[in-house]
Amino acid sequence: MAQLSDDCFAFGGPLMSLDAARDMLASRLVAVTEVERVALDAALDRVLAEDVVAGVSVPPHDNSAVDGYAVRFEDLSAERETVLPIVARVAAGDRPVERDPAGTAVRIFTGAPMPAGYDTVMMQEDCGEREAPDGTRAVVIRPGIKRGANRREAGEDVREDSVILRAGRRLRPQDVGLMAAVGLTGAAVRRPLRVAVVSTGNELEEPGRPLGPGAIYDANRFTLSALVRRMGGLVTDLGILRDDPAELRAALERAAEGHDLIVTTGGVSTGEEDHVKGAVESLGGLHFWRLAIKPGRPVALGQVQGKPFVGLPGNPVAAMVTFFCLARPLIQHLAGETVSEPTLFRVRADFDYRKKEGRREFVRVSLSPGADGELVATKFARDGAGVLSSMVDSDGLVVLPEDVTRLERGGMVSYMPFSEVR
Ligand SMILES: Nc1nc2c(c(=O)[nH]1)N[C@H]1C(S)=C(S)[C@@H](COP(=O)(O)OP(=O)(O)OC[C@H]3O[C@@H](n4cnc5c(N)ncnc54)[C@H](O)[C@@H]3O)O[C@H]1N2
Ligand code: MOO
Repeated sequence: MAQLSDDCFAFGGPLMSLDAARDMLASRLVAVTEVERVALDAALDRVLAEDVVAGVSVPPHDNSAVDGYAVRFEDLSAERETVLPIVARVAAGDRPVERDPAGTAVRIFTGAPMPAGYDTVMMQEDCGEREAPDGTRAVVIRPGIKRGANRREAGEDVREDSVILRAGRRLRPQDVGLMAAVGLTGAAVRRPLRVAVVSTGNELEEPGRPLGPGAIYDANRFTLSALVRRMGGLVTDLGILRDDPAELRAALERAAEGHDLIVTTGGVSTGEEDHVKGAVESLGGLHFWRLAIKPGRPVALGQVQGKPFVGLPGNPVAAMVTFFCLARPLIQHLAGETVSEPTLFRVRADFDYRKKEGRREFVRVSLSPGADGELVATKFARDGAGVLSSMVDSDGLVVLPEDVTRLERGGMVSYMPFSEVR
């Protein structure tokens, strides 16, 4: 269970670095999801609960990589053509041929088991076949082939008893295929994390309803629910909660039942109308973090009746960026998934930028091809943490580290595509 004790980074205190926040999550959170078995056709995108060990080698037997002729390398002349009688034929799925290999060739096809004693396969395009006066056929081989050519060795893909997939991996199509390749029919996976998603704020209106004075439509609940689902979570949409202490308290208490995590958006800054923090505090414990990032400084973490709680800021871009930075690893820990660092790519910036030292900044950019095949990042024109269309019109985020204070146009920067955090 989440144990987020001692708030040494209370509001007004120093900003907390993202690395420190993530280290804290790593040291205090464990997987809360039980293990279940699923068939392979239901395993995609699930988190493996146990290492997977291969019970057989792949391929199980030496076999031919091409259509051609299996020969013994030692029978081939290095200077002249070699002519060898064709004494057998073996296709994929046939039992291995067993006979004395000396001075002979076997007609063989891709995937067919190598006959015992033969070590090399001539591709059919590289040799000829001729008929002898007695009606038998022979293969004519030009010099130049290497020993062992076109032979695939048993176990060259997977060795029997080796670990092919590690616990904590979210299964990709090729992972499911590899389990099938070693003869498995299913996998031990974690049950999906059950996540309650809530928006808070008196100004929020449900899409589809008329918009009253001072109201805006709730966007974050939909963005965050979609992000959680992309991570394999089972979302319960708990709707919009008003900035009312009693209502918030009752709803959060209900949300704690039957969920592994509660995610809220809005109401975590300092305002008098921000009641989420108080409600969480009264139901468990709250630890408010001011992260040294931009956008997305205020984040609340805590427990509601023993269940982990993460309160993301209300500004839609800040909600997404804090999700990527903090909620994402938090969900991975709870779901039993290995926490993955997004891969950053080096791209050229076509903008100047000034920033404060000590803060990691995420700049919304779109990518386009530049000279010499390199990629150029163009900054979205508006910076506001409330401009959600900036995320729609961007391809990803340029990540400017804490120690950087200025970026000159043309400099190389680290770029995180949205596909890395989905
Ligand atoms: N005095 C201070 N004011 C603010 C600070 C601060 O440090 N001192 N921090 C600012 C920052 S940074 C952010 S981010 C926001 C975070 O505030 P809250 O999490 O309390 O969010 P709200 O005040 O509820 O809303 C902020 C903004 O976002 C809109 N919003 C909220 N929820 C949604 C939603 N579900 N869908 C779309 N838009 C939403 C809301 O209407 C506000 O405009 O606080 C700053 N203030
Ligand atoms: O979290 Mo706030 O968005 O930095 O404006």
